Amino acid sequence: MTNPETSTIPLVTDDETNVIRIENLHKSFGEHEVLRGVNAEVKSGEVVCVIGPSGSGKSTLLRCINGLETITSGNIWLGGYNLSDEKVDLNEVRKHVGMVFQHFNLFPNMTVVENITLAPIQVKKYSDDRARKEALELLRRVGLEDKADARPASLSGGQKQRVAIARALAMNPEIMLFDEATSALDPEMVGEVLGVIRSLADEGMTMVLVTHEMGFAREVADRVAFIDAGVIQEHGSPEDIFGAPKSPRLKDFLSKVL
Ligand SMILES: Nc1ncnc2c1ncn2[C@@H]1O[C@H](COP(=O)(O)OP(=O)(O)OP(=O)(O)O)[C@@H](O)[C@H]1O
Repeated sequence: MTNPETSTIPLVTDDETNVIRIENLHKSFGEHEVLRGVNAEVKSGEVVCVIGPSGSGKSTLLRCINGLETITSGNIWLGGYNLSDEKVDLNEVRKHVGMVFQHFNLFPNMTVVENITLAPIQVKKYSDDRARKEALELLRRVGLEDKADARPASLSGGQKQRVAIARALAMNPEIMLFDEATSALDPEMVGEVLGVIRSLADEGMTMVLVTHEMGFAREVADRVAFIDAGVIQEHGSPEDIFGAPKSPRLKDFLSKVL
């Protein structure tokens, strides 16, 4: 069914279809094989935290899910759309996926509200008034309604990241991907960003989060996936992953980060 307002075709997310399905995904940069056969499924409304050592392929995996990297082989389905299928319009599918990066990526010469309204106006063809109204509502959700007309440079790191989350939400994504969203923040700002992410989890947003915050993963994740050397070595509930890890690699990793 096509939404007449946005011409975006909804992702298929019934009980039969995992909203994200990854099958034998390989990704190489030149000779360097970074992902070496990743298989994974994410259900609608599920929160999956991806943990693993530096360089293990976590960011690359997220970028493949969002179609930001071309994959070397394998398949990724988003709500029934195979990203490798030439007939699938990647830009169209990408509208369903919001992405939040470590380094905010806000436009410095635009105000906070202009950063948020840019894509809805340009991509969804919203009127300026409608886009601003929705942006102000999103700013209220992330606790920044008083910063609408500020420039990013005047905000703290935690505030910038909350704007980046509001900007991603402005496209009404069904899936949110977070790539170490708190890694660039001072410790006192981590909590305010995690609070926003936690509220999205409570609202039933499907999310995949690459995170170094093990306490947060333990608290918020429905499932935790441990990736090492380009392969998901183990996945399970936070209780299993943190309380009863099986693989020696995961035990070794946890002994260093916990
Ligand atoms: N565009 C690229 N070109 C070449 N190599 C890349 C590129 N992107 C990533 N890599 C390499 O792929 C490997 C995995 O990188 P990736 O950023 O996915 O790891 P990560 O698990 O997210 O690490 P970290 O926790 O340090 O962010 C690294 O060796 C990295 O140098």
